[in-house]
Amino acid sequence: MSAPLHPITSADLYPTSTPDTAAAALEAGLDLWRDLPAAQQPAWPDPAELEAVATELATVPPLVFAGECDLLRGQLAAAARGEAFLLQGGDCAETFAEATADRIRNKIKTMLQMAVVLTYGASMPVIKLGRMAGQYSKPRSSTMETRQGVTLPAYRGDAINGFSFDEASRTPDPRRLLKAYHTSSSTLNLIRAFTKGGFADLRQVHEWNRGFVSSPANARYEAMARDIDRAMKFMIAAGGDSDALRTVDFWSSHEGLLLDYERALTRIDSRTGSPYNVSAHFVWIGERTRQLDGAHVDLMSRVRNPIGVKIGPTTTPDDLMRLVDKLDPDREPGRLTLVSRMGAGKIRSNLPALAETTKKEGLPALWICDPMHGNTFESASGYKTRRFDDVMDEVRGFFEVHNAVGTIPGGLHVELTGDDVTECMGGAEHIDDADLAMRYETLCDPRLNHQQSLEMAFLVAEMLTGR
Ligand SMILES: O=C[C@H](O)[C@H](O)COP(=O)(O)O
Ligand SMILES: C=C(OP(=O)(O)O)C(=O)O
Ligand SMILES: [Mn+2]
Repeated sequence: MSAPLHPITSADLYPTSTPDTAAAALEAGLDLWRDLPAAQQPAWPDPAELEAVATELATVPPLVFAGECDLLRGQLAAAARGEAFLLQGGDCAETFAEATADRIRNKIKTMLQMAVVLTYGASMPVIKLGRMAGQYSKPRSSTMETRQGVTLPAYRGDAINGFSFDEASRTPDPRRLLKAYHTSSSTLNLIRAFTKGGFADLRQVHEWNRGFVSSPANARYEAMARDIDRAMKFMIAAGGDSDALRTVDFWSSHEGLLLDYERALTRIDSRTGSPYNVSAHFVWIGERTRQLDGAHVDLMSRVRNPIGVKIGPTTTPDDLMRLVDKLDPDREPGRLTLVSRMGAGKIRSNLPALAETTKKEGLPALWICDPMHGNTFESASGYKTRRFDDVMDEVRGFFEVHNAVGTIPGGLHVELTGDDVTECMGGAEHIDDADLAMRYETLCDPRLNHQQSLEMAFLVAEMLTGR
């Protein structure tokens, strides 16, 4: 499972470099977004303070090495060919307060468990990509929020303002961008420690299940872990390479929303002379900010990282092609991930024409499914929630459409947590509206809890087997 999908060679890490003059032109292009319409940016009260913070952020060390982004691009290209499967998951909105060892460990354990279930169940390498270490800003439907006659700016994520409903906390504060950088840094450091330092060793496959409440999915996992244990012991006894089990690659991603932050963390790579967004391995453009002539598409079109774009139910084949032309003009394998987020009721009617288009055009794009954002509703008791059955129905529709069209259902994009929260309804624990109040902790969208996440992995492993 930890065998590299794409063995590292020095040609990967040191591709041909760009001459200095070309690099200067590339750098100048990184500010053209400033003259374009930028949706969903906070109303920072003091532009001078924002500028001072952006200047400071432009000098801080990168969070990732550009060469790692190239390696991930190679792995995503394999997923687009059907040789691997992408699992992208984490909170809707990370918070500074929850960047703790316990919370991060539980999320990593959950992702590792899901990956084992998918790898073992479907004999498929799984690329693990956290919505972690940078997912601190949110686009919102409404700019303002009103409670009991008081109207204040909506919460836009910890990188911008605080959740507590008072004027001081809701006023955007650019110093939060610095805290977002430092919290991303410490989170990524712990992720690297866990995944490279022995915790993610496949021989710990039982340990990852420890500390979670017992549930049908955990019991099923335990049985699978016993089989894996036996298979590993056999492999090692037969002289197999046990070092290959020791570490895993775990990549970071977030929505590239806050342009001042993303620009400050976009640097010219000294190896190649090309711009990379060094705040994460992978960044994506959201459904609300993918305007063809907008600032987000412009800035993200200029970075070399693998990038994603959300594809919602109103997207036409023509919109899709124009986005692809801007974001992946060279049709580079692994460069562009298309994240469909249609809703369970629309996936079977709206995805086929788009998948047909990528097939007809011979695009190397990776299609993955976000079964969360098209299935949100407000419960009778007033909680923003999603039904596990709707989420799974959308995933099923995603596989059906791709299997019918002959394109590859290449991955999942999920809002999840390793904790035992009650935010999404259904699943084997039958969480209902009355249960939501027990442990509803998200500050934005509802997440699958640990047990619902594992349950999803078992169901998707079955779909993958039939892919
Ligand atoms: O995570 C996605 C969006 O930020 C979120 O769904 C928007 O939620 P809202 O409609 O409550 O603003
Ligand atoms: C904002 C999000 O999704 P979308 O852009 O698809 O609405 C998200 O992924 O949290
Ligand atoms: Mn969300």
